[in-house]
Amino acid sequence: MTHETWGQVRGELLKSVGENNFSAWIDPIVFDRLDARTARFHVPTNFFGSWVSQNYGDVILRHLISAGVGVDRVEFTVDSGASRQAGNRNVAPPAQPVEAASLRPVSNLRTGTEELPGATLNPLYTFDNFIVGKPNELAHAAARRVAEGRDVTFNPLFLYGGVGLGKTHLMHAIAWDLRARFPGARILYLSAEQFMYRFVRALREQDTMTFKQIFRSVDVLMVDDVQFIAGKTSTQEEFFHTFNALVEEGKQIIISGDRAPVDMEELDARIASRLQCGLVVDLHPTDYELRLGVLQHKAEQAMARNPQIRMAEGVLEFMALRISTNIRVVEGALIRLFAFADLVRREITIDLVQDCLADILKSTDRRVTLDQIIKTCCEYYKIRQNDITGTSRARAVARPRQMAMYLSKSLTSRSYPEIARKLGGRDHTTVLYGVRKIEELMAVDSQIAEDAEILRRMLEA
Ligand SMILES: Nc1ncnc2c1ncn2[C@@H]1O[C@H](COP(=O)(O)OP(=O)(O)OP(=O)(O)O)[C@@H](O)[C@H]1O
Repeated sequence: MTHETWGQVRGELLKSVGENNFSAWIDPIVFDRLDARTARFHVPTNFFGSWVSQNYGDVILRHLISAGVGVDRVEFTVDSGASRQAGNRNVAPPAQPVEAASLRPVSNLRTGTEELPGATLNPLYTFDNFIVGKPNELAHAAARRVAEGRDVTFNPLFLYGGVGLGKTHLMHAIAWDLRARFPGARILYLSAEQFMYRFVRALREQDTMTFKQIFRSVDVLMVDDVQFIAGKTSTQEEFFHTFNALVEEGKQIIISGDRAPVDMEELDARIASRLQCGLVVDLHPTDYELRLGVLQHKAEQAMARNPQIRMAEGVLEFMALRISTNIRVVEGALIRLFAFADLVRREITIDLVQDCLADILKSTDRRVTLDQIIKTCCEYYKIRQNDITGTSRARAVARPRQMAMYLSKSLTSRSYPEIARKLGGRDHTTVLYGVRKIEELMAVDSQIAEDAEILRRMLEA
């Protein structure tokens, strides 16, 4: 095949995958050579290669064949130059074949003679993109350990936690890492729901043997949202047998759920106790610092993509304090904010955030009053109410007063003059200054950031 033929095939691919997919996934791949009926391409990163192979391997192959190329496989290899530019995302050494696609339908991961029936992995759910903080450090460390693929020391690894705290992200990150390290390994990631559907289909088609064979021949089994099969008797039963067979073989199993195994009431007791046998780690609700870390990371990426966007100081701190729910909500808020700022072509300021995210912010605007804020700050800092509303400029009093100003501005919709009146009739510019001061300090002084987080929790409790 010549580069010219590839040029023609690209034209066909553009038509069949659409412009967006083409520019994201096909355009960056570079034809290298055809040998032994394998068309070889260079890709910038391992992730990229896996993604293209899984999602476009088939279609590329079909178009090559239609163009008269004598080919049975396509293979993607990381180009070392390109991978250097792509930063540290690659965990495998460069110039290693990422994954090959052949004529058979490409599913999640194909190996040997049959393909594995897994779910597609999200290329953004990697360890590089996972921000570690106190609430998730243990889960992250355990995931990293499993992703090294050394001896199976804890089996299964059970990750649990509330909605949007990163369970799926961590599981995908493990799968990406393992795939890059062990390209031949049979790694199967799927949701418990998919497990059930596969099983039900096998029952319907009276082909449970194939089902068993596939599931019991994997090297690593990852099942997300296991709570889904709680109460589904025959699926649980099958899951239990699969689980036991793999454990006996010393194969690694990674499971996630929304609660600890013991708290899943409808889960078969035998399964619950099996799940307890390995390492059970939970992802705690996020704290201020973790939310801020995620926001900074995502904002940096968004601003790199769209350099025109400007953001005032303190915006991310404000969001981290105000948007207290799960990371999915934090992320969604930021995406909306960037889209809005892009549309109105304005700098992102706290005012803009308040406009654009009014609905999300309202959930924390509920009952908190200025009186409560003052009272809570006094209790927390162990000072008297008269002091906080008084005139003393001593640090022991002035800082809590500024914190009260900051919390009043962040947790209520009161104006600067209203807050000024409540805090001893000060000038509203003093409040403005106080709020800014705390915002600045929060970025550099973790104690102040923690104080703000604790106070917010106390106020919202
Ligand atoms: N520590 C983190 N760093 C960066 N992004 C994160 C982190 N934790 C979660 N996210 C992001 O938040 C979103 C939700 O995460 P994920 O889907 O993994 O949550 P989950 O715990 O599986 O939730 P659910 O139970 O609803 O499925 C994803 O976009 C994910 O990338």
